[in-house]
Amino acid sequence: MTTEKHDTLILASSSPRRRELLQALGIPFTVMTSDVDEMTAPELSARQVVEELSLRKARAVAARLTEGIVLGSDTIVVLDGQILGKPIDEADAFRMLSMLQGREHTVYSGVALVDAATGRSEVAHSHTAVKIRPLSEAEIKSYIATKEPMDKAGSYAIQGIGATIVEGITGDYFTVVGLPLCLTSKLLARFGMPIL
Ligand SMILES: Cc1cn([C@H]2C[C@H](O)[C@@H](COP(=O)(O)OP(=O)(O)OP(=O)(O)O)O2)c(=O)[nH]c1=O
Repeated sequence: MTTEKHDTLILASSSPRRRELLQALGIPFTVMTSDVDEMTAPELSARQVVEELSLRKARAVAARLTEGIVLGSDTIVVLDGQILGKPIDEADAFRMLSMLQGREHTVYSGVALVDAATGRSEVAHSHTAVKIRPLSEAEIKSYIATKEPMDKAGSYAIQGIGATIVEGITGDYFTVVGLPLCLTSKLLARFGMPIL
């Protein structure tokens, strides 16, 4: 019997955070980007939105390949049932941080794997509660001036200067940064790519 080589892993993401997090698992992968990003579907729950977007990102890249396991992911911030994605400008970042300050919200991250050769797919999500400390207008403006909030869901980065505004979390840290690693490793194992 011949032993086949593992499929190549392809990360369907332009996010430097996702690249760094996946690198931490120690498996080789290549990066390809897709155009899929936001979607407006008020009838979908937060869980459905991140799972659907993760799948769309993975499928868009898988469609350009004949083989390989493609990983797509998506992250959103949810407060009072309202989805906060990436800010469109500084005023939008100010609006989001004003809403989030002094309160707890939930971050949802989806992970999808698609086998480009067969079309087989699996998708899952995880969520983490995050408490942001009370912030003055001056503090919010000062944080936005660092530019860090501008490409992050909810307009903050827990892994950066944003760590100084996070009072605590309940759940998986990596779900907040943008790629739930425990969940990702479980899905990879199901596609014959165990990490351990
Ligand atoms: C809440 C939070 C989000 N984020 C980031 C993770 C994601 O990159 C981004 C959410 O946007 P996404 O649309 O999930 O991802 P992306 O557009 O950056 O990358 P791609 O679609 O190509 O995979 O917010 C942080 O880096 N830190 C945080 O604390």
